[in-house]
Amino acid sequence: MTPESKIKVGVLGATGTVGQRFIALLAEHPYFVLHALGASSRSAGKQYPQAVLWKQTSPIPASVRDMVVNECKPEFFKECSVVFSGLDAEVAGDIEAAFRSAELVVFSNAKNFRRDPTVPLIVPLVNSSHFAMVPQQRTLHNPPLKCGFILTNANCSTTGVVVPLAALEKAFGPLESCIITTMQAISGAGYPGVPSLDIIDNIVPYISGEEEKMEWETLKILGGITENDNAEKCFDMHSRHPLRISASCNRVPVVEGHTECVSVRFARRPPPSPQQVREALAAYTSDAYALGCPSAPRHTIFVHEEPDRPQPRLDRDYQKGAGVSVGRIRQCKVLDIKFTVLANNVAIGAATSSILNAELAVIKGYVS
Ligand SMILES: NC(=O)C1=CN([C@@H]2O[C@H](COP(=O)(O)OP(=O)(O)OC[C@H]3O[C@@H](n4cnc5c(N)ncnc54)[C@H](OP(=O)(O)O)[C@@H]3O)[C@@H](O)[C@H]2O)C=CC1
Ligand SMILES: N[C@@H](CC(=O)OP(=O)(O)O)C(=O)O
Repeated sequence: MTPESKIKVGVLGATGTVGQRFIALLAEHPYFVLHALGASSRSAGKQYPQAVLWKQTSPIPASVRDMVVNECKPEFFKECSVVFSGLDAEVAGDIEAAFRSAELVVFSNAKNFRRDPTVPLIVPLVNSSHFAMVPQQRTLHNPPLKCGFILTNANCSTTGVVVPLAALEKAFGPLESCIITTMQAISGAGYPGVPSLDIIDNIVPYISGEEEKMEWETLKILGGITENDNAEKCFDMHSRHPLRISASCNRVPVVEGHTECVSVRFARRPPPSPQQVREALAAYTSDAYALGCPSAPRHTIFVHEEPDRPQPRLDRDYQKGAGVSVGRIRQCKVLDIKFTVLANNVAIGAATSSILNAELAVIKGYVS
């Protein structure tokens, strides 16, 4: 695209942890140009550098230094076709719905619409086929929409685990059960997040709502969607996935990168060997990469051979955090196979997923 033909986009929640990532990633993007920023009334009216506590390793991009933060109202984003939302879930629901009604396309990180049967929940390295639900969402909206829709990405821990699960199902058929234990970074709780006195020298074995989200979202993502020619009567296009899944979530003193220990049982007997699993994971390619999304990682899953990897500090920035790392693939004496996953919670677990979804939307013709 030429600079003039790039799609004008806005960021909602532009001052937050995820919002800052959006700004860093969108500062130089081949399809999109940053045009408007939104946050709470505490930030509105201020120039971006005065409104934000910038916590990225790169400086605030020159293109946003003079931009003034607006309230998150569609009237301030009239010239944009797309908004990326890193809004606090307390407010994301009403604000994102208002932007959709105003015919904008909303790519959201917040949990509010993930369970809505008409809203695609897409991990771009896994289920880009769920874009097929967009026309139905537009039709069922009152009044029907021509351009607007909401599309969410998943919870950051869900995102990390569904990538290898999808690769295993593609190679070896359905999974029967899955047990996951997470070790989640502090940045997952936003800024300032977990108090330092709670997390230094400690592990907190509870993250509110996280286990339920992982268990529910995984099934929506891995379940297929069915063709639906009667949207008025049957508006849930999702098929139920039979996987039994149990998650235990923990907060650990790591700044960035969620680590997850995963055990799986396959429906197929005998199950694949650890070596077959290694080869299948390394060979897995996402639609996002195959279709040419500029932000897609070359290696959807990087398979580590070393016995002590992946590790968050060493592996979270590989491929700019856009892929997933898997290691320690071995036999499980209770289920079939166990392994360790690392996903960068603020990159592929959040902003990078939304941007990849937007790139897919452009390539598939849902945004212009
Ligand atoms: N951090 C992570 O790893 C992940 C986060 N998410 C989700 O992404 C979203 C953002 O998370 P995160 O960046 O961590 O959160 P932060 O708390 O860091 O940022 C929240 C943002 O929302 C804005 N905001 C708060 N209240 C309002 C309001 N009333 N009106 C408009 N804007 C408001 C804030 O603006 P202001 O500065 O003006 O207060 C800020 O820009 C959440 O829904 C979260 O659950 C999803 C996956 C991973
Ligand atoms: N709950 C995640 C981050 C998050 O905000 O998740 P969600 O978008 O599902 O609310 C964490 O604490 O690491």
